[in-house]
Amino acid sequence: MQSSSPSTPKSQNDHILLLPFLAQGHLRPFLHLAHFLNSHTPFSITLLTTPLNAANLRRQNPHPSITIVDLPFNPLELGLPPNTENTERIPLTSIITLFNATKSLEPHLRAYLTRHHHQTPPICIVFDIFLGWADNVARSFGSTGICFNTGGAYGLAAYTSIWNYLPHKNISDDEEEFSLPGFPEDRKFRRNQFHRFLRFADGSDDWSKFFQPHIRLSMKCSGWLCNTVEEIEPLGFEVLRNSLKLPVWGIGPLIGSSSDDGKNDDEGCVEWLNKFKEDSVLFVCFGSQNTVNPIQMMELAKGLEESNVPFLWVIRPPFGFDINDEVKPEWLPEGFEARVKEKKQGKLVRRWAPQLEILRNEATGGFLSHCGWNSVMEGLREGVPIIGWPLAAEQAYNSKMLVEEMGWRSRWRGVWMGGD
Ligand SMILES: O=c1ccn([C@@H]2O[C@H](COP(=O)(O)OP(=O)(O)O[C@H]3O[C@H](CO)[C@@H](O)[C@H](O)[C@H]3O)[C@@H](O)[C@H]2O)c(=O)[nH]1
Repeated sequence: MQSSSPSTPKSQNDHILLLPFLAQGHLRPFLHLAHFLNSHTPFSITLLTTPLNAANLRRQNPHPSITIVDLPFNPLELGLPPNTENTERIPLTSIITLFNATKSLEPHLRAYLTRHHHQTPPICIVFDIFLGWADNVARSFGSTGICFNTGGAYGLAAYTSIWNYLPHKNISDDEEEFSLPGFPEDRKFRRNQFHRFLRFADGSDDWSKFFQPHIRLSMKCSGWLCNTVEEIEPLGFEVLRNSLKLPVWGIGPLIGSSSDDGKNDDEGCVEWLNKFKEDSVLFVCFGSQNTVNPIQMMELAKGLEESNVPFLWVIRPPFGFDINDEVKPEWLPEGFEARVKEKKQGKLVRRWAPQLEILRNEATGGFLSHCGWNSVMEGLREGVPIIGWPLAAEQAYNSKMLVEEMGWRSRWRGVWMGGD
């Protein structure tokens, strides 16, 4: 195991260990949490993750006092492509393999604790909701398990309620409205607002088999942290506290100060934006792992061009294609990229753009987003209006919360457009 910090821990019993899930949208908030705890508590902070993720986090970690430790992880043995330690470069169809592969971290975490904390346990182990087994590990070493949820409180409350109770199982019509256990009766949900994995989940599928036990294990820990602010989603906190019967703290928003992930602005987005007037450009980005389907991609391109609105689009291969492929011209209207470039209307960025810098730029006037929670908070912080196009996970509930709870209480008629 490799450790990045040269500093000696203050003592063995004033440690907090952090254990993120293997996705950009989780690793980054965990790193922000590490920085937060490092500057607001007297404890030594150690973040444990797989070698490639650890190396990536070390590049982003400006605090030498935060220790980043490698936990062994062998993608090939776990049925994953070589060098796959993160959801970012993996086809959505194989993501369940990665979820299941994270269970292989348990013996390595135990070995780490045996080696470094056999006499005095860490004060607590803060683990990701998708790594529920870590609570048992914490208990067996005399430590305390705390679950850190990298999403919002409302989205998480809906997500956990749906996975725990599968309330849509006996609903025959996608349009039929129903309420969720734990939510007030007047908050209605529909099955066509659910991500595909959830819509077909019945307790016996691979996704249910992963999520149900992990969520239940996480619910047995000593407290939950949410990367959000209580004032913006009081209902989410109320539902969570009532159902968990645990302390739930909003400790966000934990957002980076720049797109500090080691990938810089190679494609000159900021320079391009600087040529436009205030609030004139639409930024289109669907986070680190989601993508629309080929028909949606084609229609989105047509719509963007016909709108005549300047746009900056972070583009990836559509759902069903190799995520590592180049974007193919046939996925877009003929001559699209050259034409919008010539007209000085649009810019396509391959895979990754410095989102925070873009949202902060005066020219950015709107954000077409999948409503991943980090994107929601970044958009809110920079005051950029969001057009929600949820694609997976709890994103539909995040957008529902923005419209129905935070915004005017209009009736949410969004349907699941289903990128995957
Ligand atoms: O080109 C890009 C794409 C993304 N980002 C950053 O990457 C993060 C993406 O996070 P998020 O918006 O939350 O999206 P996902 O990566 O899809 O996040 C996963 O994790 C989130 C937190 O748990 C969940 O809310 C989402 O549903 C889940 O898909 C944000 O900080 C973005 O600023 C960039 O800087 N440039």
